[in-house]
Amino acid sequence: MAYSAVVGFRKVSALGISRVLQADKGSLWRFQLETQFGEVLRLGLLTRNYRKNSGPPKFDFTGTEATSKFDFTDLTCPHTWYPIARKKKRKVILHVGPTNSGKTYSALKHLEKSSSGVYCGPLRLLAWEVAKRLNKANVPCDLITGQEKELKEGATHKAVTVEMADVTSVYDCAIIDEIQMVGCTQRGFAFTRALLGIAADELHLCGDPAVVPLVEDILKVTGDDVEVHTYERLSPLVPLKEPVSSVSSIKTGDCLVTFSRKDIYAYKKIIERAGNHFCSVVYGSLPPETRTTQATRFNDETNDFDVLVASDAIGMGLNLNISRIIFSTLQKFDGTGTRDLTVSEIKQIAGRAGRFQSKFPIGEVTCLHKEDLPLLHASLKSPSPLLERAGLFPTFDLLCRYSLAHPKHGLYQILEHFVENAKLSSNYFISNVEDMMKVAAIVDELPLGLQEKYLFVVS
Ligand SMILES: Nc1ncnc2c1ncn2[C@@H]1O[C@H](COP(=O)(O)OP(=O)(O)OP(=O)(O)O)[C@@H](O)[C@H]1O
Repeated sequence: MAYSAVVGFRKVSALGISRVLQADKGSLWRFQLETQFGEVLRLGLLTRNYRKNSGPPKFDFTGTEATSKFDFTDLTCPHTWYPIARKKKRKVILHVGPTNSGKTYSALKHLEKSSSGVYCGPLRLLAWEVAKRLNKANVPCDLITGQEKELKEGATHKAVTVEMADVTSVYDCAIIDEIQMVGCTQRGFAFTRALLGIAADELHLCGDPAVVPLVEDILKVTGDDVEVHTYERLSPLVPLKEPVSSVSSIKTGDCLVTFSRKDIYAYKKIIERAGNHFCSVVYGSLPPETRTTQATRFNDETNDFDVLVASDAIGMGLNLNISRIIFSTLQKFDGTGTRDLTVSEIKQIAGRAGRFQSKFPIGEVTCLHKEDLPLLHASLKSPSPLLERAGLFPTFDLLCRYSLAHPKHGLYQILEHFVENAKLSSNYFISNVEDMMKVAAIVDELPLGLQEKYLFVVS
């Protein structure tokens, strides 16, 4: 079967999963390049590092007998996986503080002035916002996400979603936004990969102060210089004492936050039926163009869509014209069960109200239900708990080596082996690969190479 027919665009629905798998030539090229670089540099560096770490070499690249002695599951030195970054003594600047304190703004100023650079964000909309901003400032910037690629002629900069970060290029300046997401059980590994692997002279990390000790500890072994810059909120955020108990109290600039698509559309209908407002909607699984259109429409004062109904997809870094955040609930279903929102999640989402220099410089936050108010108020007052560990996932290079030694194993079996046997240092946990393993089970049935399968699984 032609490669493009298999890899170009595929909707998979088996094992109860329905997910669009998409890859483009660019991202495959990047993975190939990463592997080729990895291949050359790995020969030198892995040998050196493993020799250095453990006396006699564990891994001889010349024979299967020696290969079988190599401990593939030893993930205790992930900083050694990124030889290009390790050649640099990076200046790492942590910009930390509450939401809406200008952390990203300051980091972007450095990126804008740099001769080459990359912005890595947790959301497609954030990458899009940064690409737009840099292009407007005459800094040609590509936009690369898991779903799209918009290349600008002569681009010196890239704005990407963090999974797309390229660890084989060298940059003057790089930003990783919402760096506290290293602790995310699903996506943390992509932030860790960017943190350890981006080869930039200056690396700016923006996020919650709760991440500082962990990042400092992780970077002790990289030889980078680390500075911490602390920020204060630029405009007030006021927790209200009263809930919004009736639809007639909804007003222009309100954002109602709820966590299921069904509820988003149900609330939209209720609000619009009352006759005073039209609603834009934003949630994670909306197609990227639609999400952008909806967010832009809400921000545009000249149209009637003056209320937003959204999921926690708005919770990170987005600059929307929100005056008041209204939580419909402080619980969400996270794939396995319903749980309370964490302090950090509540603060992130609430922080979307009253953005500095927006139409509503004073933000308000409340709930639909009175009984949720004590938890909301307590969370907004508390510091986020310190992060203790960052997510990790083996690189393609490691999986490939394991596969060479176990040629009959499909990707599912390989992942299973890593999850069960991985040896980690105390700063890391193995990312939750349940979803990846479901995809691996499907792509194992397809006539694809390990590299394409890996791409599907991590994208
Ligand atoms: N010095 C400044 N001059 C003008 N606008 C600023 C300045 N600092 C921040 N802003 C604006 O204030 C808003 C919030 O800033 P920014 O997004 O950098 O905050 P943040 O701390 O990164 O927030 P979050 O953690 O919520 O992402 C943005 O619209 C930004 O453009």
